[in-house]
Amino acid sequence: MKKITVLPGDGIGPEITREAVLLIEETAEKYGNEFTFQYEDIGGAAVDKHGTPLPQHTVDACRESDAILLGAVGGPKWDKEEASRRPEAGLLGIRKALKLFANLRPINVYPSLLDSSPVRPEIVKNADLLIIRELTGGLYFGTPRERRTGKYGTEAVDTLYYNEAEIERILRKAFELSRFRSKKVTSVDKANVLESSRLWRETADRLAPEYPDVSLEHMLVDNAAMQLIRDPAQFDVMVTENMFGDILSDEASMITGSLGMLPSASIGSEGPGLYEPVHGSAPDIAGENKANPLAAFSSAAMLLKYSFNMAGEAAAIEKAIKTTLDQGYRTQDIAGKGEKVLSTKEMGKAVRSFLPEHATVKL
Ligand SMILES: NC(=O)C1=CN([C@@H]2O[C@H](COP(=O)(O)OP(=O)(O)OC[C@H]3O[C@@H](n4cnc5c(N)ncnc54)[C@H](O)[C@@H]3O)[C@@H](O)[C@H]2O)C=CC1
Ligand SMILES: CC(C)CC(=O)C(=O)O
Ligand SMILES: [Mg+2]
Repeated sequence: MKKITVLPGDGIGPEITREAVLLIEETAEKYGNEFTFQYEDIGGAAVDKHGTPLPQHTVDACRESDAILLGAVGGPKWDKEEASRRPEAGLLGIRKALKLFANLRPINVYPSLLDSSPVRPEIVKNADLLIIRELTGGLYFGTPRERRTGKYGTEAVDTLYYNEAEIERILRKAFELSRFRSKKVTSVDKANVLESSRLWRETADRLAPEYPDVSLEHMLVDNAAMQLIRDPAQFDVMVTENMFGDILSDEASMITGSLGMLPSASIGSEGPGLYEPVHGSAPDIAGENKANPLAAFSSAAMLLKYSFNMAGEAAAIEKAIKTTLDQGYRTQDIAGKGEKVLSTKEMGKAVRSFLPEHATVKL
């Protein structure tokens, strides 16, 4: 039996993971699979219960599972905690502990949501890209990373560090995955300013001849931020370092209509993958049964596909999401003027009801 560790986390995390688990259970019943779910604490919830955002028990449970489903962490309640006790440290910690260096963030546009995007429909309609974000290096992990007293009083330092091996493995992942898509890789950096970006660019150029069927282009991150809105359809695979990928993917979510639509898969070379929406804990709507659960649902689909090789079941979930949207069901973040707004739970129920009878890979 496949074991899934569920880390609901904080804010809307528990609300959306609850619906995602119900959806996975429904696919299990419908298509004849068996899963067990083990719940563990992470983030602010873990700080409150155990005094740390990432208890050892949570790490052990994740290591012993076949896949991990995470909600989100963080919230104003813990914003004054010292760095090591912040909820976000729990998320960074589990990514590092499981060596999940590649974060895949697909940007899929559902035709019935073309009008939900703040970008014009004719610009977003052909967009279909995969952002590959390096996840265990860069500014979020480099040391020193601290507050200290210096010559000018209090100062703070973060370090943007990458070694060649870290850059090479994420770039190889991008080249390899692009072979399942349009064989075009855009590597995003800030090589006009940053030394780490120059190493990144040189590494990409060194590897490119090993992938002669894939075209490689370089783009500076400030331009990339603009091009994503001007003409998102020009991109296929975009690969970039940790912080650039974090920021660009939230921006890219607007192509789909809402941050509540974007799923992600975090994978390493071995061991379980971790699947989570791109969004955070949304404290402004937490506890109100308002959150869009679709990012969590697509993350669940990625879990079934990548960790359990269940491409048919994953396609069934994606098809159910599409049908739900085609039928006009909307949560508040994607609803147009006058459209009926569903709660998180109602949206979950609708998607479950539209699961096709048979799980096949054809969408
Ligand atoms: N992976 C994670 O666990 C992440 C955690 N965070 C944490 O989340 C907390 C809040 O951060 P914010 O900057 O507000 O980012 P956020 O992503 O939580 O929310 C940004 C905006 O998007 C909306 N939103 C997000 N997800 C939604 C959904 N599923 N349905 C409808 N609307 C949705 C929110 O209501 C809010 O207006 C912070 O503590 C932050 O550190 C932020 C990003 C990622
Ligand atoms: C909360 C941060 C640790 C990460 C983040 O914003 C993300 O992974 O998208
Ligand atoms: Mg983010």
